[in-house]
Order: sequence, then structure tokens, then C-alpha cells
Amino acid sequence: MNPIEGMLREGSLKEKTIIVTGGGTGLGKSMARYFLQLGANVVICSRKLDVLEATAKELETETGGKILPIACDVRKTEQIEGVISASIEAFGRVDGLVNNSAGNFISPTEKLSYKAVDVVVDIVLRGSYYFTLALGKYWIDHQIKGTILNISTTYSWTGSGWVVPSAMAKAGVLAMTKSLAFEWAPYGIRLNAIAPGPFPTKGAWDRLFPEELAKKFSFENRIPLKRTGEHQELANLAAYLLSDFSSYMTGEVVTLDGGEVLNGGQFNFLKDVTDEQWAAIAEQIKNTNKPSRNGGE
Ligand SMILES: CCCCC/C=C/C(=O)SCCNC(=O)CCNC(=O)[C@H](O)C(C)(C)COP(=O)(O)OP(=O)(O)OC[C@H]1O[C@@H](n2cnc3c(N)ncnc32)[C@H](O)[C@@H]1OP(=O)(O)O
Ligand SMILES: NC(=O)C1=CN([C@@H]2O[C@H](COP(=O)(O)OP(=O)(O)OC[C@H]3O[C@@H](n4cnc5c(N)ncnc54)[C@H](OP(=O)(O)O)[C@@H]3O)[C@@H](O)[C@H]2O)C=CC1
Repeated sequence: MNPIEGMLREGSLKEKTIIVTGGGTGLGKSMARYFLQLGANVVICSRKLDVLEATAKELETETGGKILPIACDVRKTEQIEGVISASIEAFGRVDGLVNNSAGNFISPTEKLSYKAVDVVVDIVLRGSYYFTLALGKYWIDHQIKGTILNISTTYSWTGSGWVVPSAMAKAGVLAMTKSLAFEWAPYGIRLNAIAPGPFPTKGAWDRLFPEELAKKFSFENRIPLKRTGEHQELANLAAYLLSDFSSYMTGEVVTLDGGEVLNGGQFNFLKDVTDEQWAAIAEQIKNTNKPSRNGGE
């Protein structure tokens, strides 16, 4: 496969300031990089300031863009408000938000403590609605037509065992996306979501595919397009959804998973049938049709 290139033209996010939660690592970092390349000012925030500062330095050098790292636990409203004021102070206003921060790990649900459930739900759901609410109030007060992108998952609607707190929280984020897309449309505020399939990141792989499992889990068998996602593919879609090119799109969730979610199709088990078996099956089915065609039983 050829390397995936940036999709939007130069300057597509010029004069926009975008906050990316969890922007110091993984997919958040890749989105931040591309937004900077497209001319946006970017604010990255999460708990670990040292990680954010190292990312900011790296991306500033690489892109020549303006990036502000700020420590913020998305479960704390006063810290969220601090990020918004610091962003306005640095860049004049805020135009976009990516709710990307998350906590997740696999576990049999009955083995979880109450705190273990809370920690995931609070980062994902509470963090996303706190940030959304704080920015929404600011945008409505200042008549800014802001845009929110929520990073969801495909199990927001299929459900999934062994990641139940994450599934509950991501489903809530999806409900918020669609509900507020309608309610805030009169203000020109748009909300959309991306449901990614597997995109290799250290954060996700350490907690969801630890070595023991990774050996057994075959992405090639599971994903119809037979590969995991490239970060630039997700960054391209994210940039489009935050840009004015998508200004007629709101309340949408775009799946980007190589077809993984389609595994639930009822007859998909037929993928293992050989050509020989197909020939025999076709013959059998045709034979059962014959009597009825001749008017018999
Ligand atoms: C390929 C398909 C992908 C599917 C979709 C992917 C979704 C993703 O979200 S991937 C992103 C993953 N990235 C992260 O999770 C990054 C941030 N995560 C963390 O910092 C930790 O994993 C955290 C969520 C556990 C939070 O860390 P921290 O605040 O330090 O919390 P504690 O370590 O104090 O733990 C709190 C609570 O949770 C219990 N716990 C932690 N890990 C496990 C585990 N593996 N199994 C069971 N329980 C766990 C821990 O014991 C604590 O509970 P108590 O013991 O009752 O105090
Ligand atoms: N990678 C994948 O295959 C998939 C990922 N996703 C989603 O993509 C997004 C990014 O995940 P990914 O890049 O893989 O994983 P990462 O672990 O790299 O990203 C998660 C980020 O969340 C931040 N974070 C965690 N807790 C908090 C908190 N309390 N307050 C603020 N920030 C916090 C972390 O920073 P810090 O530790 O500094 O706080 C980290 O930067 C997530 O929403 C995830 O659910 C969805 C489907 C598939």
C-alpha cells in the first residue's frame, strides 16, 4: 500500500483554534500534527504535562505551527475552564474541540471494582460532556459556530463484552453527539463522531491487546480489508469533520474500521466456504428448486 497522504489542501484549518484532549499521545497526537500542518492553532491537554510538552516541542519543530500544551484532567470542570481561558488568551478564540481522551482496559466485568468502572466512565463520558458543555456555553454566548468531534468506537452501538465501562461511556458520548447536534444546530454548532476500528497505539495495545492476547488475535482474519488503520487516515477524516468543508454535516458518526464491524453479518461465516463447496451447494439448491418449477411438491 502507498503511504497515506494528507487529504485536505494547505490552509484548510487556517485561523481555527482546535483543542485536542489526550493530544500528547496516540491518535490525538496524530490529529494534532495534521491540524497544525493545515494551519490551525492547536491546544493539547491531558494529565501528564511532561508528555504534552515533549509532543508540543516535537510537533512545533516538525510543522512550524503554534501548539499550546496544558495539563488538564477532563474529570475536573475547573481545569477544563482553565484550558478554555488559556486557549482564548493565547489565540483569541476557540473554534473546535476533539473529545479524544479515554481510559480503557479489558477485564471480565464481574472482576471490576466500582472504582475501576468509575475511572473509565468518568474519563470518557463525564470528560466529554464537561468539555462539550463548557465550550458550548462559550460558543453560544459569543455567537461562535464551533465544531465538536467525538472519538467513539464501533461497540458504541454493537456493545462488547470485556470492555463494558468503555462501551457504556462511548454509547453515552454518541447519544450526546446526536442529541446536541439537533439542539445546538440553530447556533450553528456542529457535532460529529468517528468510530475507529483498530489503529495501533501504545495506549490501546498495552491495555487491550497485551502480549498474551496479541499472539492469538488475528487482525487479518477479523478485518475484511486485512489491515489495521493508518493514523493519517483517521487524521484526514478528523480534519475534514472540523473544517468548513463538512459544514452541512452534523450528528453523524463515521465508521473507519476496514469493515471490522460488519463481522456481525448473519451469513458472514460463509467466508470460509471453498469454491468446490460452493459448486456443490449451488447444485443442491438448484435441485430443491426443480420440483416447484415443474408444478410438483
Ligand atoms: C482495537 C479496538 C479498540 C477499541 C476501542 C479503544 C478504546 C480506547 O479507549 S483505547 C485508549 C486506551 N488508553 C488509555 O486507557 C489511556 C489512559 N488509561 C489509564 O490511565 C489507565 O488505564 C486507567 C484508565 C486505569 C486510569 O489510570 P489511573 O487513574 O491511574 O487509575 P488506577 O490505576 O488507580 O485504577 C483505577 C481503578 O481501576 C482498576 N484497574 C486498573 N486497571 C485494571 C485492570 N486491567 N483490570 C481490572 N481493574 C483495573 C484499579 O485496580 C483501580 O481500582 P481499585 O483497585 O478499586 O482502586
Ligand atoms: N487505538 C485504537 O485502536 C482506538 C482508539 N479509539 C479511541 O481513540 C482515542 C485515542 O486513543 P489512543 O490514541 O489509542 O490511546 P492513548 O492512550 O494514546 O490516548 C488516550 C489519551 O487520553 C488521555 N487521558 C487519559 N485520562 C485522562 C484524563 N483523566 N484527563 C485528560 N486526558 C486523559 C491520555 O493522556 P494522559 O495519560 O496524559 O492523561 C492519552 O493521551 C480514544 O478516545 C480511544 O477510545 C477508539 C477506537 C480504536
